[in-house]
Amino acid sequence: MNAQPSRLGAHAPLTRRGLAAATQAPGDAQARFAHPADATLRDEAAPDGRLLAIDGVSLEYRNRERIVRATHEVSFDVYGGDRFVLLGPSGCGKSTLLKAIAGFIEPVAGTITLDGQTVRGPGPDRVVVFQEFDQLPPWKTVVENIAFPLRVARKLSRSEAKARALHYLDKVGLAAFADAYPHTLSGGMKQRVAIARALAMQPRVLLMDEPFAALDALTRRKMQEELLRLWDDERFTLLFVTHSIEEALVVGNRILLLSPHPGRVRAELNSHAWSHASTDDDAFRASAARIHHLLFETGTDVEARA
Ligand SMILES: Nc1ncnc2c1ncn2[C@@H]1O[C@H](COP(=O)(O)OP(=O)(O)OP(=O)(O)O)[C@@H](O)[C@H]1O
Repeated sequence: MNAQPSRLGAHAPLTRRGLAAATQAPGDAQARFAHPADATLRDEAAPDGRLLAIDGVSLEYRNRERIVRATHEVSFDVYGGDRFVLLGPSGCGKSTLLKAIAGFIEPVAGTITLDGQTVRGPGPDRVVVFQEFDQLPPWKTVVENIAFPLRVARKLSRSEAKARALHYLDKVGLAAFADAYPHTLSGGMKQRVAIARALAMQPRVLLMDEPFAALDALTRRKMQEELLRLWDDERFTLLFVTHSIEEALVVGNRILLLSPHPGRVRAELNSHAWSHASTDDDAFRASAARIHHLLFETGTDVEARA
């Protein structure tokens, strides 16, 4: 059964969209609901502070036999500098939402706006990093992989594109591999190149669709740490899809929980207090358990116990 967004944490103020749910002790909740993005970054967004606005978005796949509704009337806002996570069970429409924001799929209802402009197709202001390791053309070297889209989409000269590519390659610790070909790199290195390529475009929003899901646990954790370090340096706006509760809590500052298929907004949480250092804490484990409960228990049950 799909329920209305959770009312967990009655002390918590309403967010602009839906209801926010606290994931920590009540006394801690008020501070956690202050919007984490800093004022400078919010100034870059639309006049009302929203960078990305998803408003009542329903998405469908249609063929001759049937229509599959992937999301139903999903709404949320992303602010400049957010690390916003879409979290939900397999098939709830996370990837489809990301594709719609990237401009690859058009909503059957609702609107997606970036900087106040309706998204009508793909653009260099939104770059996607996918889970697959084969997203880098194999016939280009690492530096060419990063520089090429800069020349095409950002109209940089050959030397400007190369300089920017090398800068971002250095940021992901792969300066020494500039002239390597993708097939000579490990999975984690390929994902670093994909991240460097995306950041070099300096998009308004970096979209990541389970980018670390195919990596082993140690590499995945290292990549999460590196992504957070990069975010500390660059303060880009991130929209990150995962079905891992722990990854959502560590990577995100805000998390949108989606109900099972078709995805509806289940709850919105603040999560900026967590890091890898807190994953063994009782409070972290309690938050993870609470999210698990929200994702997998029925709505009535959750409401009753909240
Ligand atoms: N190309 C497609 N054609 C038809 N249905 C599709 C297509 N892609 C996805 N779907 C359906 O849309 C729904 C949402 O899929 P989506 O991949 O967005 O979910 P997800 O939450 O990202 O899942 P996962 O975590 O397993 O990747 C699912 O029911 C899926 O079967």
